[in-house]
Amino acid sequence: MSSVPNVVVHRDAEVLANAVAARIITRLVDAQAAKGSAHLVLTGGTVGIATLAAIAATPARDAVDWRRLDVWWGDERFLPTGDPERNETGARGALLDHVDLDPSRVHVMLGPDSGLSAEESADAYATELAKAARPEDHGPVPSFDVLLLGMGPDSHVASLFPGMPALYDTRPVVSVHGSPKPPPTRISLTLPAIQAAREVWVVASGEEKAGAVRLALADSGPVQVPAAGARGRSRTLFLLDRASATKIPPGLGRIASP
Ligand SMILES: O=C(O)[C@H](O)[C@@H](O)[C@H](O)[C@H](O)COP(=O)(O)O
Repeated sequence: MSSVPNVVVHRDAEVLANAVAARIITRLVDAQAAKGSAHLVLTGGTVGIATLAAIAATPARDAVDWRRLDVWWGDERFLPTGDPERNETGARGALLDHVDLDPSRVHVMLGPDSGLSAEESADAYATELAKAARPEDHGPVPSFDVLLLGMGPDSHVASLFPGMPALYDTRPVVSVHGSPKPPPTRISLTLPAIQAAREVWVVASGEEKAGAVRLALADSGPVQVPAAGARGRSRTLFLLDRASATKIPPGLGRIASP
């Protein structure tokens, strides 16, 4: 069962990143209070990284027990550790290196320096996800408390690009070759893994995303509009700025920032 998206529209990209940061902190604190731990899936992209930097910059970050947080990625560029283009590198610089995480709970998607091929790296990630899944979870991945997704102007999320084979794959993690967004080789969660999350938050800013937002909120097919498949089991949020919300049907978006 997937949830109908709720839309919240913020004034601009800066307010959006700070508002998503505050929302993440609150969600993680609540999850840890309820369950003793939490699972957070990160995304690459400008809004994704800006959100992490906003978390790092707020004193409220200390309300999160970082030692009891499992950090995952929705996708990763298949590049060596430390490469500036890796989503992991951006996340570490923006937040992860500034909080007291348990390194064993930071689950990176391995790059070529591991000696693994992209396919083997995807399989290794699937194994790590399965190990973290519990009987009450919905399948071979944990019930992620928050799964963040940036979205491209073509409505791709993670590294799931319109019409590409990964959108037909039923495995939880796949390698992607020929990505239209460089670099060409990536590792990505698939829609079944994304849809196992308790909450899926799609974050987007800028006029160039407005068309994709409209399609993603409509009943579009997820093969042509991958963001239309970005739905959480209990909650789906589209967290936007005004520029990316210009084409959504009236009545859907709530302007959260005056
Ligand atoms: O590895 C990646 O490139 C991201 O995971 C990708 O899915 C990104 O989130 C979107 O392309 C949005 O990126 P922007 O916010 O920079 O437009």
